[in-house]
Amino acid sequence: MSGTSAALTPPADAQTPVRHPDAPAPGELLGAHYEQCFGCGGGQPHGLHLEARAADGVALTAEFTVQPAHQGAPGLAHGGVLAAALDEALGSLNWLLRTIAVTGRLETDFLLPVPVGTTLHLEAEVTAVAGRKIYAVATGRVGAPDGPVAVRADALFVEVKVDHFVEHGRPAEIQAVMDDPDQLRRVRALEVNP
Ligand SMILES: CCCCCCCC/C=C\CCCCCCCC(=O)SCCNC(=O)CCNC(=O)[C@H](O)C(C)(C)COP(=O)(O)OP(=O)(O)OC[C@H]1O[C@@H](n2cnc3c(N)ncnc32)[C@H](O)[C@@H]1OP(=O)(O)O
Repeated sequence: MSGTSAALTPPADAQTPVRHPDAPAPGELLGAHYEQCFGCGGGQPHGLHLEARAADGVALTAEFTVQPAHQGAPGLAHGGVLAAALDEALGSLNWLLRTIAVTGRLETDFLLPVPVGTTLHLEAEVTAVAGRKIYAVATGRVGAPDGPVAVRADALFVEVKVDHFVEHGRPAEIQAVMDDPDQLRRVRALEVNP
């Protein structure tokens, strides 16, 4: 059973997404937006370490390999972890729009169980933009880029300013980012006018 709620259907006046002229070239590794991110950061031992690459258009591919720390049932990936992988792949589309956006809504279909050790091959694409609202879809295939679809998601991301994080994030982590030129450079690469 699958379907998309009305909240994820773009309005009639939605625009076709536009790849930012300074977006990473197709095939380029996008890198982590934050070292401590559970989805893409290298600094989280049990994180997903998702690696995303720009594709053509406003789309990307990404991979993550299910680790023992990601189990729900014995030997199988936790559904929330798989949703996190889809969320992270969708969030990485920010690099191609050069916009900072956060997940407003994420609807996930779990179609196949995903064993530990499996590499999930993800694809994510922006389908429409309406003001601050960014509509996107993602799929995760098991074993190979053309393997069977195990998970898929429809999502709405909402554009925010850097202030969103400064206002809501715990001060210690925000300050650590502000003190780290490398982290600030990553934020600037995401947003044209930070
Ligand atoms: C110097 C230090 C700097 C640090 C900088 C760090 C940079 C980091 C870089 C990159 C980060 C990327 C991270 C990616 C990680 C993967 C993605 C995630 O997991 S993100 C985390 C999970 N998501 C949240 O935590 C959002 C929590 N929610 C909110 O903050 C708000 O609800 C927010 C921003 C989503 C919307 O709040 P509003 O007050 O700004 O805007 P309103 O007016 O409510 O919504 C705007 C439009 O969107 C629709 N909308 C909002 N939420 C919706 C929903 N759930 N379903 C349907 N529509 C929704 C509304 O109906 C409205 O539409 P109409 O303009 O009226 O047509």
